[in-house]
Amino acid sequence: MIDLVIQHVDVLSDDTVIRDAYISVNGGHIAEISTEAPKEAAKETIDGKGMLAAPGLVNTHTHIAMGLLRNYADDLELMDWLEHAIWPAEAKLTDDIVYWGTQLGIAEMLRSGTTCFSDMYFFMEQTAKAVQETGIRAVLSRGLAGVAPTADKALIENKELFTTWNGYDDNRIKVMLGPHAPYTCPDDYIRRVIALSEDIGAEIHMHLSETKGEVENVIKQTGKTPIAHMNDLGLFDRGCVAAHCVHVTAEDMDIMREKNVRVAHNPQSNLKLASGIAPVPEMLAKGITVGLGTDGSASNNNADMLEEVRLAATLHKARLYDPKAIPAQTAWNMGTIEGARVLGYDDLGVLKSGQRADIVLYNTTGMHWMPRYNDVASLVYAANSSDADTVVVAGKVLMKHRELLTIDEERLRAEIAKIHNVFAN
Ligand SMILES: N[C@@H](CCSC[C@H]1O[C@@H](n2cnc3c(=O)[nH]cnc32)[C@H](O)[C@@H]1O)C(=O)O
Ligand SMILES: [Zn+2]
Repeated sequence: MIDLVIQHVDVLSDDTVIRDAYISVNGGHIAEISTEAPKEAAKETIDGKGMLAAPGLVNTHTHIAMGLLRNYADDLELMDWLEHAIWPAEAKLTDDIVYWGTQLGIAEMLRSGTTCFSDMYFFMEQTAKAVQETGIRAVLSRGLAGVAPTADKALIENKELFTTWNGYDDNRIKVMLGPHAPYTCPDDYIRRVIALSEDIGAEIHMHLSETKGEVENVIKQTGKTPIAHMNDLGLFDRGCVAAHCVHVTAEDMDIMREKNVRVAHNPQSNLKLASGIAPVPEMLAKGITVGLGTDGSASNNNADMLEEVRLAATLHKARLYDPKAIPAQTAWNMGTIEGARVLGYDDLGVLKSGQRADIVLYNTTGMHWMPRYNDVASLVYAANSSDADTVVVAGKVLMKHRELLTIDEERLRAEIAKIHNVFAN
């Protein structure tokens, strides 16, 4: 018996569409994609008529529980926003609040076609629990701020998170170390993070070169850019995901290419916090791996990856006065297969046999899907994320015809209403 068959579905595989096909899923992986019906019977069958099957979107950088602070403090630049609005509010967080905040973010992501996310936050045991229960895929890192009173404890928590969760359920959950940023992590603390990463074999996820101010301060203190300075400390030797990289020089990019620093590009957050526009076409030209992220929903203000894909495709065109700067297929790949590479999954992000079965069925019956000249262009320039009708992660159906199967939405709404009162007062 095959675990799951999706029948009569159009399948986006690389840049070609296979019409009226069958996707067979076994053991969390795609067994076969064929225009012939599988001979074996299936435990579960989904009818994909009128749908386009595409790889799930990969959110390479977020603080997912921050959906709780959506529309809480807006129209501020990064340091003002963090120091005067977000950090004081985060002081009120508890295990329970972060658990429900994570559920909220996961519900939002599944409903908008995201099947995998990379998170940096605290109370991460709660995040892991919500990921375990809901069935989404995630790479988790405990945010580590060396200047915070929690600095020592946070390192221990990140290590324990790694020991408990890294590799869980055939790598549905992975763990990295999360040094927060150069302005919250003194060199000595970074050295301790690197020593731990070597000790346990964990990769690193860090905010780097996000704002002009950050870069200027690091240059003032060390005479080097944040990328050059972190490279000298040895941060990139074990594998590193760098969020933002808005203000990087040509020399920085050479280091990033040489050390395989993988980039999480968060266009919406960078625009909203007025941080700037990352030189993504330039990074791609150098051969740097770039994926997309939403960042937290307090700086976005949602977790909708299709918006990031669209912005990645359009923003750089206007900056460079070049419509070819990031073509639709490149933007789509950054949202899927390149994002998977950023997170260290080499069998994720494209629908092909042998790949992990993280699949989204988009309803293509809406007016904005007609006519069907080019489905990648439809997804990048025309689709709504609410066209995501059915979502499969690691071979399990998590949303069927817009109904979440692993999340109790009514309960979630009630819990979020309670939490709203904690922050509103
Ligand atoms: N300082 C915390 C842990 C930090 S978690 C990661 C942090 O990143 C913050 N954050 C969210 N978005 C951004 C961003 O764009 N740049 C830098 N930090 C951010 C977020 O508010 C959160 O405090 C402790 O007490 O242990
Ligand atoms: Zn961030």
